[in-house]
Amino acid sequence: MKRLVCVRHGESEWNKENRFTGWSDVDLSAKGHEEAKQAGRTLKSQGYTFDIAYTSVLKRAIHTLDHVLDGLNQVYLPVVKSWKLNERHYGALQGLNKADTAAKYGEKQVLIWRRSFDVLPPLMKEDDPHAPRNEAMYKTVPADELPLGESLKTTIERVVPFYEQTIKPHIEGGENVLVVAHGNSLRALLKFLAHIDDDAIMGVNIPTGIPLVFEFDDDMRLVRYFYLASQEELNEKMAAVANQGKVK
Ligand SMILES: O=C(O)[C@@H](CO)OP(=O)(O)O
Repeated sequence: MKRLVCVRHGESEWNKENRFTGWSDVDLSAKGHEEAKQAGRTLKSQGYTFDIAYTSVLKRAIHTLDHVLDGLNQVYLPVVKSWKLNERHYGALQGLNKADTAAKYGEKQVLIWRRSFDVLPPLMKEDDPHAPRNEAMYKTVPADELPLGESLKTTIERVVPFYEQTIKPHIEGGENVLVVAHGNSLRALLKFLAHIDDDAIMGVNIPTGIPLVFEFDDDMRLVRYFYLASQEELNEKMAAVANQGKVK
């Protein structure tokens, strides 16, 4: 059985404040640090070990991975960081409060922005100092590859090739791979791996800090996938993510 384990970072400061985050490089909240440590303890207690880890270049994911590796006593592991695993870029919505945005534009519009398959958010301006092309951390990436806003569809267009070309060969080779990423970059990967259609993916919300295990047969066909949490905890955490887009 070949295996991939994914973890969404723990709660971030902007998750806590209910703000669209995307590529804004905010850190974990105190609760997020705890969730990340708990993910490490869960994996350790269930006997998981890894050979290589992948994460984004955003600190909420990197710090989550640090906690998970610490919990596993595998801090020595090779870690690859790539912007291709970043959260979906939320364009000009980044920084806005989700409930206030729902009050202004309606919950339906916010749901479309958050969960539709191919609707782009309003784009960030090219000369915005926070546009990735103007930020030092992306200086080695050609500007035309860097987004000003992404839909789930365009997020899939960068996450899936990275998975296929860089991550999958390790799984095929029998290594245990850990990916720590984000709500929407993991939705992109889950949609691809589990063949979830464009409508059904709208209802999928990834909880923070819960390991998601994918098992494949020898031909890399997905056999099953499951979270390492009780159904009750999952329901509660998934509903909390879904409800972020409601008027408060
Ligand atoms: O704001 C974001 O970047 C994401 C993840 O936190 O939010 P959403 O669940 O609204 O896609």
